Amino acid sequence: MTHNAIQRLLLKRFALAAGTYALALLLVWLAFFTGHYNDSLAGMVIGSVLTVFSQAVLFAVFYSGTNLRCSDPSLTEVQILLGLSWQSWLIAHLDEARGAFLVFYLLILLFGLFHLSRIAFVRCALLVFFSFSAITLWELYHFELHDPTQSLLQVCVLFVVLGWLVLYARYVQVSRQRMRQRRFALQAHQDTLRGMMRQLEGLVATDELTGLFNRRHFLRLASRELNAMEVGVVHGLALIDLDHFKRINDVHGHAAGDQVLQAFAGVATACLRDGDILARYGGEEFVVLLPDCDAERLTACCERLRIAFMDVELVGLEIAHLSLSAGMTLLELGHDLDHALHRADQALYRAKRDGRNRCAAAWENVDA
Ligand SMILES: Nc1nc2c(ncn2[C@@H]2O[C@H](COP(=O)(O)OP(=O)(O)OP(=O)(O)O)[C@@H](O)[C@H]2O)c(=O)[nH]1
Repeated sequence: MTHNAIQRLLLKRFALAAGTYALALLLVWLAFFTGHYNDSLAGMVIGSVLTVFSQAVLFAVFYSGTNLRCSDPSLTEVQILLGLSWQSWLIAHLDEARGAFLVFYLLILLFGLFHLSRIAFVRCALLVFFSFSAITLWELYHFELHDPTQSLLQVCVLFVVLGWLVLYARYVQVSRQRMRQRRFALQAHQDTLRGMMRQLEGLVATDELTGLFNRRHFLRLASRELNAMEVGVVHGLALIDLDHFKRINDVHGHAAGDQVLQAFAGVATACLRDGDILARYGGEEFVVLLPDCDAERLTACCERLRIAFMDVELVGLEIAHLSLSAGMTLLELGHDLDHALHRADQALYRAKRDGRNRCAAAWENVDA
């Protein structure tokens, strides 16, 4: 979750708590007008103003982001302790109607059920129990209790309900912990799967011997380039075939042939720019797509490659007269990839027919 999303969530939670305060204040005023709240009108007004003020301060803390500097940015314990203090203040001023208002203690504690640590929750529950018991004892001591047995019953009920809440909070915490662990495990599995998918995609797209893209992946990439082509942009396409490769295999062995293919891949990669697409088209044939290119640049690139391959150094191998032939063409917007490959193949055929070790072009149908 992003930083802003967390802050928005905390503000929403604060709004919920503030709404509960508003409702509670309404009920307190109702208790006051029905004669169950023992305080003067001035005391009521001051108490209400202070309650609203305490919420305004909390709002300012959340709104300014000051809460983010605290170890618990949700300020759950602070808010609960504040709520419990106001509630105890309210209880202390109520007559026998306080029994009905006891439920607010539980409402306040419910806010901490999911967010307070176990120790903090027990601390809050103890505060509730001791403050209510203290109020009851104080009134008992001053003979202000109208019905001491009813008050004793209230203390006992509160004790039992608080005990149950503490146990339930523990259960909730353990369940959340377990769910968090499961989520982490699931995330780890997803990461592993994503990594395996990436490896698999790499394997499916790569030629094992040379490490270049394979034909299928080249066709996919070239089609994508063609679809994304803009008006006036031209791409260069070349089919490259190593000359007399069968002879290399026959004379030096298949492993030597493999080494030559790998050497070509290395030389060609070094000759190309980032963004050029080189792939093994099959056997000893390679294909290269040069995006945003013209006839001159394509020819220069293929010639550079041809000359570099002639000088390639093979470790532990002495092969005389290494050479390649290339068939070149250009691709424009609206051109068909298959047709372009066919044109390049015809040009390659001409290069072979005319004596190999050369680059031939098929610019037909292209305005370049
Ligand atoms: N070592 C090795 N040889 C391969 C591989 N794939 C294809 N070949 C061989 O490449 C040779 C291609 O021979 P040809 O198609 O006759 O072509 P060439 O001998 O290069 O003759 P020209 O293309 O006309 O110059 C065949 O002998 C294939 O067995 C490979 O992965 N490794």
